Amino acid sequence: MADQISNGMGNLSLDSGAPPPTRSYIPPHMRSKMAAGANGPAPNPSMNGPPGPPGPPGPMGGLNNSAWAGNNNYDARGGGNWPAPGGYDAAPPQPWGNRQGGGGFNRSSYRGPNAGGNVGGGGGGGGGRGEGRWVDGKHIIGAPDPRLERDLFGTADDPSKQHTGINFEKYDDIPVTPSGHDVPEPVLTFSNPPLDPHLLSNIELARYKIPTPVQKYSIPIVINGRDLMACAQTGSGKTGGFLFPILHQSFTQGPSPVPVQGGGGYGRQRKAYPTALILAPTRELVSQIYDEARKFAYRSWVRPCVVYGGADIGSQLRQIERGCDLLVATPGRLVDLIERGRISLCNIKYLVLDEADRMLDMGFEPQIRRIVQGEDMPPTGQRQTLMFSATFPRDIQMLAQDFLNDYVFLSVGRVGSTSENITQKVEYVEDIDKRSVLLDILHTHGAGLTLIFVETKRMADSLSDFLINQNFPATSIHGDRTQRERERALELFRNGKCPILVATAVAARGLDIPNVTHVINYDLPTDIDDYVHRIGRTGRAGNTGIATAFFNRGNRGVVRELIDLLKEANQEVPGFLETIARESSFGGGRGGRGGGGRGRGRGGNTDFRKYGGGGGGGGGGGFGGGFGGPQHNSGGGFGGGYGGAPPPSSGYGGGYGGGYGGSYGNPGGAGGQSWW
Ligand SMILES: Nc1ncnc2c1ncn2[C@@H]1O[C@H](COP(=O)(O)OP(=O)(O)OP(=O)(O)O)[C@@H](O)[C@H]1O
Repeated sequence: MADQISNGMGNLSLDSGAPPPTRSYIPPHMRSKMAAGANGPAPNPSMNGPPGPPGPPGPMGGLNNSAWAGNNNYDARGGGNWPAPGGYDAAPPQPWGNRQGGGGFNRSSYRGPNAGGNVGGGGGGGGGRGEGRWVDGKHIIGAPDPRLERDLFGTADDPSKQHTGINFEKYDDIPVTPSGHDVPEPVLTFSNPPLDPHLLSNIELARYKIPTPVQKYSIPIVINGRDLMACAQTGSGKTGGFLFPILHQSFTQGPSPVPVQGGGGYGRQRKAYPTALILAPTRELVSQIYDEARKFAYRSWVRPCVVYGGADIGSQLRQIERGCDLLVATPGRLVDLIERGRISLCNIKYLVLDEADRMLDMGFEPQIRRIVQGEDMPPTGQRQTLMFSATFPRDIQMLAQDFLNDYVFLSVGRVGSTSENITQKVEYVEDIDKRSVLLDILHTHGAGLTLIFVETKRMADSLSDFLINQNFPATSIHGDRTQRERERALELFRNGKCPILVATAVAARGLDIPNVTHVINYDLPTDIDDYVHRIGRTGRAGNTGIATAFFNRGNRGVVRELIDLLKEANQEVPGFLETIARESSFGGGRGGRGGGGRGRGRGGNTDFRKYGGGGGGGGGGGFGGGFGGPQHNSGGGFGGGYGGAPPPSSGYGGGYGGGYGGSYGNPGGAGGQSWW
């Protein structure tokens, strides 16, 4: 798959016809130089210098000409002179997000899930600093731990924490459309009632003043026992949207009893019985959710826990043994732990699929079905299932029904739209000119972090090497890098020591990195929903940001959806997009690389129950048929022209043509390969 896509990118056949204007201010001599460079061999991408001692945190931003350009001593490969103080070699090899340490767990606080006493009496340990307990039906709040508190919540001016931006209050103007019967009224403030006072004190420590729209609705919906499918703009607080009501319920109701049949396993083979399970597609995202869970569970009886592939399973097992009430996991590693008999899902009361559309797409669906339907998790109706994403194509909504019971659908903002906090620019750039245009942008860029998306791992390496050779402090993240390399790259990016990160889709979803001011789609994805998530790495929590996309005729598979998206978000639509859209409709369109879009269809991301079951049809000439009617239950699996009766007003994407559409490759679950 990787090769296919990679080749596809290198050999896009461009139609003849009058080319739309390229950026004329790039000197021709520079262009040819860059173009030649573009095809050269990639330097060795090894970035694994030995970890140095912790250095002082680098300044945020620092992206200006004087800091970057002309630093000829800079040599990342040799571990040399990065421009930022406390440079590359001195970068602290901190684990991301202080995951395992930070005082969150300690031996003395072990509260074995089989201690039994934590339900209705006896207490089962706990009570270390920063940790509470549940004793005799009462929530005993743990003692404050100032160090841990600072670790978790930062200080008011801490640049490593996301602060709300000037447009945060404008979230209140975003229309929210709930559907389903008897939708509970939203809450307007963080207050008691309905929220648990201890949760409120943690929310206050996080400096959250008012709930975001998705939180206003999700809190009462979940507290009232309903299932939820929530579609809300990137960066608008969906994580709190599921954590707050789950933790509220946990703080007021206490732990569930450990089942008798599962009660064995004293000694070393302890099995954990979490009550909340949060599944997310990438290691980085589960780590981030875990960090958020630790914040809001601070001083409570709830022990959050995180497991993901690519990391030492031994330390994860030890962590589970120390208490695992709220488990955040990638599907592959969770399956592994279930198989080892170390986790039982029979106590699950809350199941969350974050980035739910990704979790239910072709790559993850089998694992999710196995976890949710093939193990001991209580069935729908006996657990609450919550799904969150910024995008919810209707084909995935139909699939999702299997996991939901009488759910409320929540649509926050315009239909599947991007945030207006993000200024979107689309530039016509031929493949051969991309490097040159990128350099031009980077040279003129101001302060802040720049995230550059490419389609393949190979491209991520070669582009970051190229930038490094041009003296730009860049690094990369993709699925072929080790977990340690990925964590390190993100840390360097987050703390501003490497303010340019070249990433594959592995960084597209969910990541909440403060001060990302610019997202560049060097390669546009073949699925417009992926574009929505990628650009959503900027313009978060009411902050503003810029997203630039390089577009050429090789991207015409997404042209119509891109135009719609830009219009929805009140963005400028360049004339060449309209021209290419017209060309595509006359010429039948080619559906783009890898089979075009997902059949998102008009009205995708709204509650499909309102519009009937039709999915995106095969319009636009994508390969293969559209994903139509509700037969997903019968056929099982996708690919090969998934038929169904296309509705008359179906969408324009090409559906799941011929199996894997470009952007839906194998996400690489347990040991699997992926192209991102
Ligand atoms: N009520 C709130 N008040 C202030 N800040 C908030 C609030 N809720 C969330 N935030 C902050 O907003 C940022 C974005 O939140 P979050 O990561 O949950 O967004 P998201 O909707 O899940 O985004 P994505 O779609 O990219 O996953 C985070 O830094 C979070 O701390």
